[in-house]
Amino acid sequence: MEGVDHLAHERNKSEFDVDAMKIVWAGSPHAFDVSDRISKLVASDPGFRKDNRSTLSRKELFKNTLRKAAYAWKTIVDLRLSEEEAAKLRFYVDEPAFTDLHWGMFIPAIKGQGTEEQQQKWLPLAYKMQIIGCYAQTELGHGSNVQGLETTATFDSQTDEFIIHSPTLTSSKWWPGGLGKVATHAIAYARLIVGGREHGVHGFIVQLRSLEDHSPLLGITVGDIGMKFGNGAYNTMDNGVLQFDHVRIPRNQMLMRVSQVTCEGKYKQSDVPRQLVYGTMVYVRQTIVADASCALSRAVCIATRYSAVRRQFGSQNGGPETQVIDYKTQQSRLFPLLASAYAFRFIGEWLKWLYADVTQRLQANDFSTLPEAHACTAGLKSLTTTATADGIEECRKLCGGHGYLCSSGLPELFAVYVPACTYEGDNTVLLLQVRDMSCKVSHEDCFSAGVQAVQQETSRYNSLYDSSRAFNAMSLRCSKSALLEAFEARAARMSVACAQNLSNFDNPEEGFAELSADLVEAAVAHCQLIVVSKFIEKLQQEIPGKGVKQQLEVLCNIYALFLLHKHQGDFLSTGCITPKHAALANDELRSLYSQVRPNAIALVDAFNYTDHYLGSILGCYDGNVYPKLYEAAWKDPLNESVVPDGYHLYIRPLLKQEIRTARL
Ligand SMILES: CCCCCCCC/C=C\CCCCC/C=C/C(=O)SCCNC(=O)CCNC(=O)[C@H](O)C(C)(C)COP(=O)(O)OP(=O)(O)OC[C@H]1O[C@@H](n2cnc3c(N)ncnc32)[C@H](O)[C@@H]1OP(=O)(O)O
Ligand SMILES: Cc1cc2nc3c(=O)[nH]c(=O)nc-3n(C[C@H](O)[C@H](O)[C@H](O)COP(=O)(O)OP(=O)(O)OC[C@H]3O[C@@H](n4cnc5c(N)ncnc54)[C@H](O)[C@@H]3O)c2cc1C
Repeated sequence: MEGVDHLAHERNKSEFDVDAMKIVWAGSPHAFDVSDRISKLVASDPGFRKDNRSTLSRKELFKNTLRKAAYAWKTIVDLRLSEEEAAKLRFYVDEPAFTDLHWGMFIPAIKGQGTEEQQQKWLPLAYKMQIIGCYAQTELGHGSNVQGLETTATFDSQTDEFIIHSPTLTSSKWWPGGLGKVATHAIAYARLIVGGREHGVHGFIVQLRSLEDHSPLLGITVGDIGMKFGNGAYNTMDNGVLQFDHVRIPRNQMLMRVSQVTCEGKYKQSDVPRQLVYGTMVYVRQTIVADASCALSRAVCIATRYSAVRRQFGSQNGGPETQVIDYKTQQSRLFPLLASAYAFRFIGEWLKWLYADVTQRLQANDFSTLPEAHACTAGLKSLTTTATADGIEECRKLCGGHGYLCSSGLPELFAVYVPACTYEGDNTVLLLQVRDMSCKVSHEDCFSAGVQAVQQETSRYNSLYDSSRAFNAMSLRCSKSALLEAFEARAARMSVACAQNLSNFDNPEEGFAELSADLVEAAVAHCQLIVVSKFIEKLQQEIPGKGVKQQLEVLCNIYALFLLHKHQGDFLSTGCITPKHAALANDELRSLYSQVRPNAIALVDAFNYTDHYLGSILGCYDGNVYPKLYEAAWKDPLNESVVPDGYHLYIRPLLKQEIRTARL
């Protein structure tokens, strides 16, 4: 049956122009072209094989990652790929590696926090990979609390140097990717001490290893922190530990865009806000949101294709059994994830725009939108990574037993993805930063602006409450604005409740701590509101291609109504929907699932993923799942011999009741 498309009948059912949807997913015809070309290039090159990762030992795995990274770089140079194409190539190679931190954090940190002069010195070296950098912020004792970092950078005016030192065990840098075995340089974050005075945490460029023989420089102790969750998975990355023993670096290796230390030992603060020291995190959080749609769409693609292949029960008169995708329960678990993948794609696009806008303003010394960018990236990073990690696991379950096989691709995808809920800011800690979005809920707002803020929010809430009365069964079905109002009312109500409760505390900090779980829920409601509203905005644009807009309308409604259904307690207590409306929302969802059903395979085809990138037998394009599963099983190292190693030592003595005399 080789070459037969087992999903052809599904593809024939689709009611929209898949090629046009591919462009919408990619973002533009140009982005589609780059993505399509580079994904095929990677897929067709045996140098980028990845099907054996879960069977390799850590050392073999890591060496193979080094080989692939070097091979990827050679390909980039030989083919003279542009920056955009090179980034796509690394993406499709699909193996976490030191290069992610070099390109994703080290270079952006220098760009964002370095002076012109520093950029001119370090960036050309980094762009040519003549130095390899990592981002060394987190320590053994502190990750979330950046202000609690203990590493020190003490200025020595005699030698015009900083002395970087790890004063305690807990000050050891711990976790930075690429640090363990590869990076030659780090952006190390340390408390700046000048003339005996402390000035908070700043970034420093520190060389770690010799550029000649890769040995650690004097005063540097460095290594890998050990195996992480899952086989293969994130173990291709050398997350590292690092201690400094009075390591000296020249003064001009402090990143000095935000503040400077002069050779006389004067500390000077620029006009730019101090928070820019955290700017790299804002940048990476924004890319992580875009990445969430990639990871979720990948899992959804696998689960959707397999659900169309898999049949259980329901045979009539000896005919075929029911495709599991036709079960309403399967649809109610799978299609909201499909809709979420699209929703996250569009929110990722919007956040990219927001970040570009902030960057442009920063260059013109306009810092006004920085708090919003911080709150949005923090909140949306949290929302999308949590939903994606949960969604990947749900996709595994949607694939039944076979989903648990490594050859389904889902266990590894899950293991690689889950740390996204932790890195670049723990998701709960980040939700507590969501204060400056569409409404104010922080203790400062309540206390500095006093009851006025609460009153304003209350009247805003009341007006939403009133207008939402118009929300009826018909509007639920047809009107995006009614849906949006429901989300606004819910978010506003939760914020107002928090603000009112906060105002009952004499001590704001105490109130903030006591009510933090409610604040987190309000933050989630705000983030969901933003995702829904940006999806609706996307639909207001012109979207070419037969039936494409209609499909996106359906997905947008599913995303919003699914959340409304899931969180109906919040929505009901706003009073803007009644229990009857909640039930209608549920009926509407069922009808929307029926509309998605014939288009489901085409909607995942629109992601345009190669079989190489998907790395899943269950999700392969042609749906020829069973022969491939059968063939893959026999390739497992355990099947290299019919009788396993260890038979004579452990099985035979058991069977022969000789276990007491066996040498175990
Ligand atoms: C893997 C292969 C896949 C390839 C695909 C690529 C796509 C994915 C891309 C990259 C993946 C890379 C791999 C991951 C690598 C991981 C790296 C890391 O994890 S690096 C370490 C990250 N660490 C953190 O995120 C720490 C979290 N903590 C914090 O951010 C902060 O300390 C805090 C929680 C915000 C602290 O809050 P606190 O209020 O105590 O802080 P203060 O310092 O007092 O803040 C004062 C005011 O500043 C505001 N603030 C805080 N942060 C920012 C910011 N970033 N920007 C702007 N403003 C900020 C804060 O809100 C306070 O404001 P006010 O209340 O005073 O108004
Ligand atoms: C795979 C991976 C790669 C990483 N790569 C890097 C890297 O390249 N460079 C780097 O510098 N770091 C890196 N990190 C570190 C990462 O950024 C931190 O682990 C992350 O910021 C979380 O901090 P933490 O470990 O201190 O968690 P903790 O803050 O100790 O969190 C533990 C628990 O406490 C809770 N908690 C903490 N503070 C609060 C609070 N104020 N209110 C309520 N609850 C709270 C959290 O929600 C969580 O449940 C990486 C981590 C991982 C897992």
